[in-house]
Amino acid sequence: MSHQNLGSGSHHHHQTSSSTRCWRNNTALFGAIMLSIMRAAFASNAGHHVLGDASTNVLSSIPRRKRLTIDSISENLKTMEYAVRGKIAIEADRITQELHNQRKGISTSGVKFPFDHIVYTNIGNPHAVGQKAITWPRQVMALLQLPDALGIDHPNASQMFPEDAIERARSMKQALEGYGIGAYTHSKGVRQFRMDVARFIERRDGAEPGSIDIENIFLTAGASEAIVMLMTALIKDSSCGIMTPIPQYPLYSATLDLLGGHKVGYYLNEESNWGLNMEELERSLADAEAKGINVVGLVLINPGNPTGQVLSSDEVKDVVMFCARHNIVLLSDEVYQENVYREGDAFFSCRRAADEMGLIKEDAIQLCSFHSVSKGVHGECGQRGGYVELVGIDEDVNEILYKLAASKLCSNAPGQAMVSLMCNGPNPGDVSYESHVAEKRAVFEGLKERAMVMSKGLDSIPGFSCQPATGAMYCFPSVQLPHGVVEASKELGFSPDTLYALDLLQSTGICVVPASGFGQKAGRYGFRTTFLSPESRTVVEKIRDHYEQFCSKY
Ligand SMILES: Cc1ncc(COP(=O)(O)O)c(C=O)c1O
Repeated sequence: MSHQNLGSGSHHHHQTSSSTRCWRNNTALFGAIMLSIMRAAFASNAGHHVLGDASTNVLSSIPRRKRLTIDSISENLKTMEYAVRGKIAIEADRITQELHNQRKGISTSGVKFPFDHIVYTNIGNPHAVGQKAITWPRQVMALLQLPDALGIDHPNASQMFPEDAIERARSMKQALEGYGIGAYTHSKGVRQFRMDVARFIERRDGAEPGSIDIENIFLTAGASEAIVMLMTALIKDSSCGIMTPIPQYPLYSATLDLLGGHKVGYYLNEESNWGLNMEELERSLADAEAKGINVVGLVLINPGNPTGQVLSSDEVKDVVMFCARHNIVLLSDEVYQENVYREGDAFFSCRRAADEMGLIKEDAIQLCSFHSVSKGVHGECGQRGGYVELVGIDEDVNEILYKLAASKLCSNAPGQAMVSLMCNGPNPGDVSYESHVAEKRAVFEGLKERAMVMSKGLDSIPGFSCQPATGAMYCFPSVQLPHGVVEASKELGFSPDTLYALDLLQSTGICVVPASGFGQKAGRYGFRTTFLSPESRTVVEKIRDHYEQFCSKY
């Protein structure tokens, strides 16, 4: 309808006779069209409720096909697997809800479970299984969240908070450019917090103070965000692939699925406590290249997840040199760097290895190292704090990564603050120093003890074999499964260790992750469990008893 037709007054009246005729004709035509649309709609929507008002006409002409369906959704997203929150974890959540309903008396299922709660050992989430937050960082975080008048400037602040927490919060608030924690930050993260990271790495690796440029550090929402960022940049097209350990932390395989890159697996050697074998790295690379895959990156997870091993400095140097020689970007996942339990072992970073071999000075290595507040002794998974440090990455690539970070504005400021506090705790002489160190030590000792109890305990079960967990937060035993299980699982359409894990869950309430979710040699079966839960000792005994019953059932 033209603008003129909407007008009123003499111009409109002047046209009356011809336009009325035309309108009548149009009305008749319009009516006929609408009638036929309605008939058609009624026929195709037989059984649907048809409203009696005019809007029905429009509504009924709208197609009832969904644009977003399971068939139209991204194929990559659909095939992406993420075992840690897979079938078993979903069933565990369902049982938790059912137990809750039973306690409230609102369950009608009549199902009885031989346990009253689920022990979640499926995910490295320490606070979810009872670990308490370390006090001092939380005091500073609380002051960062509070308005100044109720926190750092409150007349009674020093009765509620230690002096060093107040001082630190004050300086962090200044670093947040005076806006505080509620404002967007620099897209790479708050400058002073990045400085805390830089000085932390220098101290850790014995690097020259001031040698790390904060422009090469990005603060991210957990290490996960940084990992996905780098992988997004690396996978240029579907010919690209990234070498990942088998078994591996499934974020890597999931992200490769999503980005449409190739998963180029290299096997860790279970017999030598999940050690690295350089021949295996060469084999994996050669096989991939023979298939026409453009291998652009290699993931190293040290200490290992799900395997819990800690690499020696020589092993780390070998991998770094391998990547330098083959011009491959090294993605070094070092989120468990504080979790090293065996006397004589020490965490040795890829950066340090590259530095000691002169590769950094020569600009002969491209390295991205990831760290997180989720693990170590803080275990602050929910704060979502992490970082990546880039070494030997071209400036124009850095700028593109900065653009990517900027497109998401910034990572969460509390997470950034937590990274700063992890990297720069209270100093010797500060009022909180002694208690802070003591709290961290207590958490560490607990982890260390449970690592031993659990890996030794699992290894002692006939039919099980478990390498010592010398690092990280996991045991990854192999479990011999009766032939009947293999047959039964085939019929059910899932892996034998999924069937085992499901039975374990339903019989004992213990939630583990089937080993197949991380990748393993054909014919090997097992699972991953964390040793975070204070119930770890009883967990082992329950697993032992259940395994006997499970085997006799099949
Ligand atoms: C090896 C490894 N890398 C990265 C992450 C991600 O940690 P976040 O994103 O919480 O920092 C995890 C979490 O479990 C992990 O095990």
